[in-house]
Amino acid sequence: MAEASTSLYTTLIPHFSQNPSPSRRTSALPTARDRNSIRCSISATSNDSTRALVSVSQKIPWGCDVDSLENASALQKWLSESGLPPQKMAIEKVDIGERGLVALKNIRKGEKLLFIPPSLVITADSEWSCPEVGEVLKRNFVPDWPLLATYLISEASIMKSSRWSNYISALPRQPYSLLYWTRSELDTYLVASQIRERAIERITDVTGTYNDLRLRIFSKYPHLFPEEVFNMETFKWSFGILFSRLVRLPSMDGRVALVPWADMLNHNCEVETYLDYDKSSQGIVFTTDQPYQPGEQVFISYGKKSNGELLLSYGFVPREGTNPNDMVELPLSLNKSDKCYREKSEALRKHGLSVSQRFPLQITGWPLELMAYAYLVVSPPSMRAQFEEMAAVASNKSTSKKDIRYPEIEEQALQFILGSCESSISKYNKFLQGSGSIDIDVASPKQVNRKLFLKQLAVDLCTSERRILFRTQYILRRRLRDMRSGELRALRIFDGFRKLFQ
Ligand SMILES: C[S@@+](CC[C@H](N)C(=O)[O-])C[C@H]1O[C@@H](n2cnc3c(N)ncnc32)[C@H](O)[C@@H]1O
Repeated sequence: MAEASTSLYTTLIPHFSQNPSPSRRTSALPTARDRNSIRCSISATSNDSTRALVSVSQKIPWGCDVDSLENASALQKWLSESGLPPQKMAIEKVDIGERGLVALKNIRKGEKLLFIPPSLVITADSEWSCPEVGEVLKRNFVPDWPLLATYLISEASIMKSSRWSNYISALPRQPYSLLYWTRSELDTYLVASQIRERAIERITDVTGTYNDLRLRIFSKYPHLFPEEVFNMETFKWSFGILFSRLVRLPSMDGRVALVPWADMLNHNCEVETYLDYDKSSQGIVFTTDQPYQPGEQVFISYGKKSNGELLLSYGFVPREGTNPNDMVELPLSLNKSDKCYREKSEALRKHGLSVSQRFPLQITGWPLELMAYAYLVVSPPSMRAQFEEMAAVASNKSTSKKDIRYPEIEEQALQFILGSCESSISKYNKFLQGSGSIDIDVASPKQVNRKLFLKQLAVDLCTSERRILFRTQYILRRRLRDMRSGELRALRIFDGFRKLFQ
């Protein structure tokens, strides 16, 4: 799933481009099936439709429970019959990730696995069972993400008539995704984390994308896009599937794809290998970076993502301290009462920054950009000649030196970062201390379980993010103490010399 969610930020856009995507080829992948027998258009009142209707309030009628193996053997059988070579792994229930791929034989480090042929992969070029539906979207230059989301719904809704029915039946009916969190759940559970804002943005993007499609395309072709099938509920499902399973294949010009079977692999933060197209074997592969014994779960990497990003796209939080790419964002702002507020904000604007910025903190430290921003915030009017340089370094677009130092204001800059860090910590403390008393007062036991599950995810996320803030606080305090004791020592030495010459 490497870089799967990176593709979101670049391709999921609520307002579609008027130009055709340059990377999209027009030819469709060859398939053996004859599609003429499938009825594609239905009227909303049709009784004998081949489509599975799903009203907005209904549950998705396709897919399976997230931990179910019920359709896994049918998927395996269909894939083998369709050209998937014999595998050294099988789908099983696992401790991490509910279902996953488990080694059947000894697997060596450096071994290539999978070899999934392109004919078994879903891309923006895949053939539609209802060609008219695909043609309308392509005529309107719908980008890859919304196109694939519509494709999935279109194929899922015709059930057994779709070439992908065995694959779709094995997909989770409700993927773990922040798209399913209500606004009040986000506000309650993610109140301390910056991921809350990212989740709201993402939900807004998905809702905007669906509304845009509905307004511009679906409403004009109601016989092809009946609302009973193409609605917000089904789009939430399909986008949830894309966020958690779509991969970007570097060796296929970065094209995005759903890769049945490979998408049963779970993520491990300590593994670095990822899925890609292998030109020599002409299939999707990955190369193991550790050996596996029979019965062990095999993992790949979904990319160098923080715990928050993993929760956002994949709906899980790794165990505390196991993710070397974990990160938390620290918000910093210019002080409104600063005498140089206008000049500083102008310098920031010039370099593409705003008066409030967020900077990533990791357990190993913070970026030079953050320090430059802090210098700018605390610098006095006498340093106005340096505002430009500070803003340039803070923006990461500076071509000149990056590691700027202003010893005269270093202590204030560190103290400013520490203040912001401590105010973030207190937000996390408040949430974590109060999380025991969050009201889980709901009628059905299923709802209670859901709320407890969301709360646990939020507690895990906030604990890991606070851990990074604690570490930053420790380093800042130690530096400040060293600086102050260094200054004190220098003062004493200076005092000693003064007395000597008196
Ligand atoms: C590409 S799918 C992997 C297959 C999935 N386990 C399944 O049964 O369909 C990604 C989903 O697997 C689960 N997952 C993957 N890695 C995980 C991990 N390290 N811990 C917990 N869940 C994980 C999450 O639910 C995620 O949304």
